[in-house]
Amino acid sequence: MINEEKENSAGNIENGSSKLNQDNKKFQETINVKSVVPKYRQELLKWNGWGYKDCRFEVNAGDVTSISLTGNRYPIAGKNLPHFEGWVKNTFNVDLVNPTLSQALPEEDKYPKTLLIAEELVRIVRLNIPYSLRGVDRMLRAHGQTLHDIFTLRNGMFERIPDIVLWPTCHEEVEKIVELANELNIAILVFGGGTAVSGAVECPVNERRTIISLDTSQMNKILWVDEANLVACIESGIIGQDLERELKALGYTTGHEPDSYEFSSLGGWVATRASGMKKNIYGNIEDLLVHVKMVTSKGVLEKNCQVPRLSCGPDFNHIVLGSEGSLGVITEVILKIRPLPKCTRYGSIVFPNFESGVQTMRQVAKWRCQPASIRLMDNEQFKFGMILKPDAGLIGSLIDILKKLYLTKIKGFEFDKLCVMTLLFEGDEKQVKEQEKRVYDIAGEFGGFPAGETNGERGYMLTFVIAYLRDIALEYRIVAESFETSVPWDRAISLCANVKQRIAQECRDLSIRHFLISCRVTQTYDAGCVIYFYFAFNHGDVSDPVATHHQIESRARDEIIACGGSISHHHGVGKLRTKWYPQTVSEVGVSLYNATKNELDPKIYLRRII
Ligand SMILES: Cc1cc2nc3c(=O)[nH]c(=O)nc-3n(C[C@H](O)[C@H](O)[C@H](O)COP(=O)(O)OP(=O)(O)OC[C@H]3O[C@@H](n4cnc5c(N)ncnc54)[C@H](O)[C@@H]3O)c2cc1C
Repeated sequence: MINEEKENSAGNIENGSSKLNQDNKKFQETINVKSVVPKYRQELLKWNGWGYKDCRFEVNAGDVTSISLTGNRYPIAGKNLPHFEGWVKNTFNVDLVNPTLSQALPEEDKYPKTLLIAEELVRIVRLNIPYSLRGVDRMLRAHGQTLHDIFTLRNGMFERIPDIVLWPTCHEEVEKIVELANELNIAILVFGGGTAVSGAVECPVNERRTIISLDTSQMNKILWVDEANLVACIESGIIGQDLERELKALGYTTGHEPDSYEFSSLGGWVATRASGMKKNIYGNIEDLLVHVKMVTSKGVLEKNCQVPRLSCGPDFNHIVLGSEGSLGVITEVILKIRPLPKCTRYGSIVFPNFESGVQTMRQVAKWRCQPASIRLMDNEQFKFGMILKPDAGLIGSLIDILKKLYLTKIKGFEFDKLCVMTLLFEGDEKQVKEQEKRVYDIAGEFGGFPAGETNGERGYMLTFVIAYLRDIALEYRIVAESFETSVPWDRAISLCANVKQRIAQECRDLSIRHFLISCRVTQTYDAGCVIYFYFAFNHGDVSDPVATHHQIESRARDEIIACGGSISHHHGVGKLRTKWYPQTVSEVGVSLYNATKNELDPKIYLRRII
């Protein structure tokens, strides 16, 4: 036998051969996934806001004005939230009366006309790929979820929207679209789940060429699951909740859970270098990604092997990761999968102040004992979480009062300073117990003490619900947006304080009196952490509230960078943050990016970062 090669009964060469034997792997067949989100998204999702149409906060006028979440998709749905009104009044000086409602969905003749010319349409139709020229379908793919996007949908119209929407169903159809676009000088914007908060999918106003919106949603099969190597090959248009549901039925998970995972797509995650809340166990998208196929104007970029690591650089996976649709269309991804955890448990810890919470996180990261997720809310967010508590009844209210008394009178915590950490543990029972012990012990050293499983679970549930609040805020003249950054540990606390101060100063300068700036630490690493800010204000008489919000956020980003923070940890650059791209990657970095762009996409069909 030469080179240790031996033939098996099926005639395949097992070892030392270039022919890969896959008989010993257990492959699941292709799964045709029926997505929760239909092809015409507006049938299920809001056309002018976040999430499901049947889920929205509404005001219930009565003896006590309260709000509640409609529908039955989230645990707090249908429950009265009686503390909301008082908090809104205190924080924003807003009464929940006389809402400013959104305009109705525009009639077909109100959308910008398509620039598609007859010859282009004929050629596109010949591709035999489903398409739409309807204004509503084009408009719904002209935006993501920024404040600017949603404000425009509610009150006006985008100046430029795609001229046609195409729904390819596989890699080969994407190749055909890109080839045709190349030939006819047509621009392509790739649309995944449309949850971007970076302006990435907006059409450049001055683009006079025809723009195709390439919607990946119908390209959502799980092509195979390889149980021997714990990887799965998946088409890029699949959305998170569909992927996790299908894998769960087989006993697996990717463990990738960004807060948008109900609606965001695999291709979008790769294109934006997304981060999931359970990254401590499963890794960020770049850690999960084993192999990726991207269709470029020059052909398909992919590696011709599927190995766990390769000493052959530069690593072209990292050309694809974070490319934000500017270099090509991601069509298929091989991701790592893991068996479902045997035990999942939530937890929470109360700290006397933000600093002690951050110190705890730092120690937890130092000793690498992070549970699947660990997050720290500042005092403003803690209070905000409280006002989202349903009516607890007499007994419940009494218990809440006793808890507050215990914290303030016995523990000596100041109600206006205390902070809460939420925790999510995963593993087997023994591992979870060990993790709990280590984390609670460390927290104890910094004055924190456990505050129960229910508070922890509620914290994670609220993450999904909070996204719905901006829509009701807009009805009452409050503009709101979140932004995030990553920062070394030793600068984390000062960055939070300085950004808050800077925003307060900017608001004062602009005579904005009623605003909220709040933050939480959402991820930990060996060398630093991630800070996520919420900033909202009552725009009262401000003539252009979106531009004003953008201006203040932009100054906050300058402050972040001055404090050693980054342009973005996971939201990406998009069009909103291009200003800081050169200083982030250096002049040489910009020219390297541009050279790559010119090489892979010489006629600049897809958008560019800078
Ligand atoms: C409420 C909310 C919570 C969020 N939470 C998180 C979070 O926890 N973690 C996180 O990382 N992000 C988060 N985000 C941001 C957003 O969800 C992510 O950036 C996500 O990865 C975008 O995926 P998508 O499918 O929606 O992409 P889209 O919005 O459709 O597109 C985003 C960018 O990716 C490009 N793109 C999409 N698909 C492809 C493809 N197949 N090939 C090439 N380019 C493509 C687009 O052209 C665009 O540039 C959140 C957003 C919201 C609104």
